[in-house]
Amino acid sequence: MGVPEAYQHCEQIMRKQARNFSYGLRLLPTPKRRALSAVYAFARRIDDIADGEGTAGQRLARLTVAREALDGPPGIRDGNSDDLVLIALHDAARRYPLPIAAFGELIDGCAADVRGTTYARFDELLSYCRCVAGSIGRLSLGVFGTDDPEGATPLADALGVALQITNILRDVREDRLAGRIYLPIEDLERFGCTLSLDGAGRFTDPPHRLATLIRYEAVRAREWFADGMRLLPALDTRSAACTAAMAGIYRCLLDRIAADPAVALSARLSLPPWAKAMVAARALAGAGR
Ligand SMILES: CC(C)=CCC/C(C)=C/CC/C(C)=C/COP(=O)(O)OP(=O)(O)O
Repeated sequence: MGVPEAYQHCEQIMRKQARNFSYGLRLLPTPKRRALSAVYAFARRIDDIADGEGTAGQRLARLTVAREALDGPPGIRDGNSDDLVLIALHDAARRYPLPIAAFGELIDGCAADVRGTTYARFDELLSYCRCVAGSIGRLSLGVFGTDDPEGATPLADALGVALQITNILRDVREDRLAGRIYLPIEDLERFGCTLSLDGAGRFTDPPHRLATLIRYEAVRAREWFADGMRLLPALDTRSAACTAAMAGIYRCLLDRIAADPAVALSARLSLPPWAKAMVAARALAGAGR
């Protein structure tokens, strides 16, 4: 299989599965969009292994196999593979300075998920967010390009952290049903919450305590957004538009979660397609100025 087919395959994965991020990625010129679709497809594979079928041992073993592709050959480094995602990623890494080792951090974070790691304090959760989302921010920056890599890298990392905290707040119930708690244990204790569920899958904590907890973490997420959005001036127009659209959609989600934590805690919140398209259109218009 050739490189064009490999990219086509990755773009298909992105279109089908990146229901929030595809709005931003569509704003990129074709070569960058293709490269990021390869990054997305490999990251999706790692995440799907962690969340997928099998015992914890089997999933960890699959993550180890995925990690081997990073250092190959065969794998990303030589593209000598019949795996379309690795072929596309190899080509992307030839064209752009991708920090491939960041995928190793993503795998570390996903392995922590499989092990059911919990986080005693916020700084521990932060390390996890840097692994699973800061890594994607830094890989994205490799594709976008910047004149100031030293200044821009921590900002790309921060934006990834902002998105991940938002994702955690959106998915508190879903994760809890899967046996996972990401919010720092010290914060749960501080607000008198346990995140226990009753037989019908509803939280047993008093709603006002849960709401206070969620709003407290939402304030933190906003601070990370404010930091991460300082990345935009370091990017070219279309990369800035892409980043602003991806961040804008998640920032809207965060506002909805903070406005009504009870709704967010009872079902997965999402924005309708037209709202996401509006955010992307505004991002494109704003980036040109
Ligand atoms: C500089 C820059 C571009 C920074 C951002 C980096 C980035 C896109 C991080 C992804 C973090 C995240 C919440 C992934 C969830 O993906 P998902 O596909 O599971 O999302 P979904 O659950 O909302 O569909």
